[in-house]
Amino acid sequence: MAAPIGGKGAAASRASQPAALVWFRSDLRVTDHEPLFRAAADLQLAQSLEQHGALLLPFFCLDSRELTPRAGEAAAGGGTILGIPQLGPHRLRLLLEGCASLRTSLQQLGSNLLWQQGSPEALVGRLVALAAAAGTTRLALHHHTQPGAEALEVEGKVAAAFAAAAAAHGLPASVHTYWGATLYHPEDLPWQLWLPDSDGDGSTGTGSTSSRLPGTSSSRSGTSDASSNGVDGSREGFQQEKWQQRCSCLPGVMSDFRKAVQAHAPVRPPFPAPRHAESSSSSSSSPAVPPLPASFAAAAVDAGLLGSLPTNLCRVYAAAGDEAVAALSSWEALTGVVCAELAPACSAQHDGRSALPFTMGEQQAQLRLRYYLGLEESDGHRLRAAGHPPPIAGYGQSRMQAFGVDHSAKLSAFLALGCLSPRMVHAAVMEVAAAELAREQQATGGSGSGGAAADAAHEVADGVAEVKLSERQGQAVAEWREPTAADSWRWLLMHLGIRDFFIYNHLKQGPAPMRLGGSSRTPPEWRQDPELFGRWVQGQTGLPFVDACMRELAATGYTSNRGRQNVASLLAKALRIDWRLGLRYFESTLADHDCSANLGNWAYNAGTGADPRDRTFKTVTQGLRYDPDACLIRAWVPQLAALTPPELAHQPWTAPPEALAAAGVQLRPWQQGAAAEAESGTGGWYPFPAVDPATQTGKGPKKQQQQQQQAASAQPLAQE
Ligand SMILES: Cc1cc2nc3c(=O)[nH]c(=O)nc-3n(C[C@H](O)[C@H](O)[C@H](O)COP(=O)(O)OP(=O)(O)OC[C@H]3O[C@@H](n4cnc5c(N)ncnc54)[C@H](O)[C@@H]3O)c2cc1C
Repeated sequence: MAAPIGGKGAAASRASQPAALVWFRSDLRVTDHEPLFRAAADLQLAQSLEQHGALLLPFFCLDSRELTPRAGEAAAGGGTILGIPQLGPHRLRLLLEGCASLRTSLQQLGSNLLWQQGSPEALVGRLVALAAAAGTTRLALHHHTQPGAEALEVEGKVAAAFAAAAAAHGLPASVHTYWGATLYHPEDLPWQLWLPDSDGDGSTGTGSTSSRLPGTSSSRSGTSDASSNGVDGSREGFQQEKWQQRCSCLPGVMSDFRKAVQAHAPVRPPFPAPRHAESSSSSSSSPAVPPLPASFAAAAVDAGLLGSLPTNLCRVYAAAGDEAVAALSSWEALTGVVCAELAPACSAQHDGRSALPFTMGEQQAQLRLRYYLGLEESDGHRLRAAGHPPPIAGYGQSRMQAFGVDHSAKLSAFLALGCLSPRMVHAAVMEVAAAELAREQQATGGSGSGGAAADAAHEVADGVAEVKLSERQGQAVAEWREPTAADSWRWLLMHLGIRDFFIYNHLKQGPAPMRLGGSSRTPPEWRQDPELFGRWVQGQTGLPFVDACMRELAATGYTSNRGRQNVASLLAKALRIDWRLGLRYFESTLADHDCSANLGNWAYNAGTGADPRDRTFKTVTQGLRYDPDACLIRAWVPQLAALTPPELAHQPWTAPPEALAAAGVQLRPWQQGAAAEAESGTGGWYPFPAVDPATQTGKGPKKQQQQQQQAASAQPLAQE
C-alpha cells in the first residue's frame, strides 16, 4: 500500500513546490555534472524564495532495448548485421557498477538514485505522476545531451513523454539540456557552431545570449518550455540534422581539428559536486541537494523505483524478454564466452590477466586517475611508494604497448560511462603540469621570474591554459605545444583532443559513415564470411598477436589501442569482411564502448572515413614491436605459451618442427583442427594463418604451410 506522499506540509505549500528530475545517462558521476548542479541550484533558489518541499529526483533507466540486437541494418550481401545485444555482458557489468557507485554518491549527498529497467520515456512518466501526487506544482527535467543519433532520438522521446505527463497533470514544465561530453565545449571551439534563436527549432531561448547551440545549453539559454518546445515525438531526428548542419564547418581531418582546438580553445573548469544539505560548508559555492523526503522514498519503494541494482547479468537479459535472451545466446555462441561464468557486477572479481581490473564508479575513476598521474590524495596519502615514478612518466612511449595495466591510462571505460569527465582529467593533468612547471622554474634558477612562474602555474592549474615553459622577456608563458616522445601528460591531453574529434565528427557526419563504403570514393568489395568472421572473433586466425587481442577482448571487454588497430585492419583490409560486423561486435563487447570513438576508429581503420591516410597494419611486425616479449600471446594463446624465443611465438609457422615439438605446439589447417577438436573435445592445436602474414593478403603462406602441414601430419594432436 502506498504511503500518502507529500509530507505534512505538502498541502500548505502546494502553491509553490518545485520538482527537478535529473536524468543520468552515460554521465554516472556527481562532480562536473552540470544538470545535477543546476537542478540543485534552482531548487535552492526556489527555497530561498520561500517555496517549500522542493523535490530533486535523480534517476537512471536501464534501457531494455539496448539489450536486444540493433534492428534494421542490412549487412553486405543482405541479412541483418549480427543478432547480438547492443549492450553485451562486459558493458552491462560496468554499467551496473557505475550505477551502484552513483547511488552511493547520491546517498552521501542525502539523496538517492531512482531506477528501473524498461524505457526512460516510461520511467519519466511514472516519476512525473509520483511528483504530482507529492504536491509538486512546477516541473523541470535536467539532463546532458548525448552524441549519437540513437541517443538523440531517445532524448526526443523522453522530452515528449515528460511534456505529455506534465500536461496530463496540468503542471508547467521545462526541459534543460547541457553539454558535458567533450573536453572542449561546443561554444568554445574556434569555429562558429551556434544558432541564432530564429533558427526555427521551436525552442524558446530565454538567456542573455542571442544565439545558442542546437539542443543543448550550458546555461539558462537552452531552457525550453516542455509544453511548447516542439519536442513532441513528431520531430525525431531533428536534433541530429541540426547538429550535422551546424558542425559542417568543422574540419574532417583529425589533426587539423585537434591542433586548432588545442591551440585556441579554452577548457572550462569542472563543476564542483553539489553538497549535502546539512554539510557544514554552507559557504561553499556548491548548491545543496534537497534530501529525498521519507514519504516520497516510501512511495518510490512501493513503485519499485528504489530497489537494489541487479548484479546477476543473465537475469538482466531475462528481465528484458526473449529477444534479449536470444541475443545473449548469439553473443555467447559467437565469442565462446558464457555469460553465467563471468563475474557478477560489483563482485570486484577480475580475470587475473585483465588489463582493466577495475570496478566502475566515480571514486574508482578518481583513484585510477590520481594513481596514474602520481598525484597525492586529498588526505596527503600517496598511492604509490615514494621515489617511484608514476605510471604516466613513461606514457609517451609505453602508451603504444599492447600488454599491461599501466602502459596506457585505462581511463576510457570511466570516460565512456561518464564516471569521469574529460574536464576532470584535464584538471588533474593541470595539477601535474603546474608542479612540473614550478620544478622547472626552480631548476633554471627562476631568477626574476618567480612571480611569473607562479602565475603561469596558477593559470595552468586553473585550467586556463596548457603548458609550455618558455621564457619570453623573462616571463614564463603557458601555451600548448605538440608533444615530443619524452612527454607524458601532453600525450594524454592530445588523446582527449582525438576523442573530441571523433565526437564532433560523428555529430557532423551523422550516420553517413555507416554506409558500407563510408565516405570513401571507391568502395572496395566487401564480403560476408560467417565462418571466417567467427574465427576472427574467437581468436582463431592463426596470427598470434591478433588472436591474443581478440581472445582478450572477448574474455574481458578490453584490448589495447594497438591491438584494436591491428584486428580492425586485419578484418577490413586483409579479410575484406564487412567492417560494420566488426564495429557492431565492438559495440556489444568493448567495456569502453563509445559510439563516436568506435565508429570513427573503425571508419579510419577500414579506410572508409574522411581521413585521407589509408594505413594497413602488418600484424606480425606490429606484434613484434608492441608485444616484444610475447607476454600478451603467452597470456591469451596458451597453445603457444612455451614457444621460445618470442619471435617464434609471434610466427609459429616459421618455427622448425623440433621447436614446435619441444613446445608441444600442434599447427593444423583450421578446418582439420576444428573438426578433430569437435570430435575429440580436446584443443591444444593452433591454426595456420588465414592470410599470408607477409602481405596480409591471400590464403596463407603456401610454401611454409605445406611444409608445416607435412610435419604436423606426422604429429598426433596433443591430447588425442
Ligand atoms: C577499431 C577501434 C575502435 C575503438 N573503439 C573505441 C571505443 O568504443 N571507445 C573508446 O573510448 N575508444 C575506442 N577506441 C580508441 C582507443 O583504442 C581507446 O580509447 C584506448 O585503447 C583506451 O585505452 P586507454 O584509456 O588506456 O587509452 P590511452 O591510450 O591512455 O588514451 C587516453 C584516453 O584518450 C582517449 N583516446 C585515446 N585514443 C583514442 C582514439 N583513437 N579514439 C578516441 N579516443 C581516444 C580515450 O578516452 C582514452 O581513455 C577504438 C580504437 C579502435 C582502433
